[in-house]
Amino acid sequence: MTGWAVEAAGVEKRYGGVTALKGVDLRIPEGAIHGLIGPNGAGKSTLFDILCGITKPSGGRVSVLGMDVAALPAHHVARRGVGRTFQRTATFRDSTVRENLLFASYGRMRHSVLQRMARAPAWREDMAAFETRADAVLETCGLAHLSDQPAAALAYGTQRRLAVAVMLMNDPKILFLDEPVAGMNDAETAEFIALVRDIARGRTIVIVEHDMAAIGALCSEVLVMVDGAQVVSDTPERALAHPDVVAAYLGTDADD
Ligand SMILES: Nc1ncnc2c1ncn2[C@@H]1O[C@H](COP(=O)(O)OP(=O)(O)OP(=O)(O)O)[C@@H](O)[C@H]1O
Repeated sequence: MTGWAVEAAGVEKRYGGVTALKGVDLRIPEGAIHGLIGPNGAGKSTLFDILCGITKPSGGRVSVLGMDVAALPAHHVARRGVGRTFQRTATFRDSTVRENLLFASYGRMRHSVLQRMARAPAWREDMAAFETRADAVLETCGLAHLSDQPAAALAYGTQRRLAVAVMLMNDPKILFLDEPVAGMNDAETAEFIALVRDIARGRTIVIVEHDMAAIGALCSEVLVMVDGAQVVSDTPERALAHPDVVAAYLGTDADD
């Protein structure tokens, strides 16, 4: 490894006549909590999707955890330590909190269908490992007391924590959080910030977020994007005071 969790250079993305990214450079050190901010339509989600291997760039180079993510199918990238949450929570609403975590593990099963049907030792070992991991993740995410609740019954902020918990089941080395505190009340936001700090140990975290207080509380550095291009990369405090950033946000609603 190079010491960089993300190394991206000259990343471009075109959708027909729309140029969503115009040659973005980004380097994120391993273990950092890094922010990605900018007004609506700046290209943040597009860059996020490219870093996770979900969207392929039209140009440039992208290395995440040493992988050329542009050349790999998204599920390979996910299996090799890259986790992603989405703006909308994507959990199984009728299943319990614990079931949601166990479903997330099934991609890591080592046993075969036949072994499962026979309740073979390989099946029992996998299930025991998933249950142990689920207990630890539920504890970390403050969800242990809710493990038998259906996901649909959880408060909004708790559902967002469940989305993180689902991702942690696969022990990702880098997490991409897309507007994680959007729609949360102050108490939920404070809890979520504490959770991110907690799970950041031994991981790299990248956050797209419009809530600048959350960005300031969490991130060592932010990349500010405007209209598909990077404007500045610096500490949150210095970046938000930068005249080009102030100008870019003027007339836009930064809290939406
Ligand atoms: N699949 C697509 N097809 C066509 N245009 C797209 C597509 N995805 C994004 N775009 C365009 O690319 C530009 C960047 O969009 P993107 O969603 O990446 O911005 P963003 O910074 O994440 O915005 P927001 O803060 O509103 O989520 C926008 O002009 C958008 O309309």
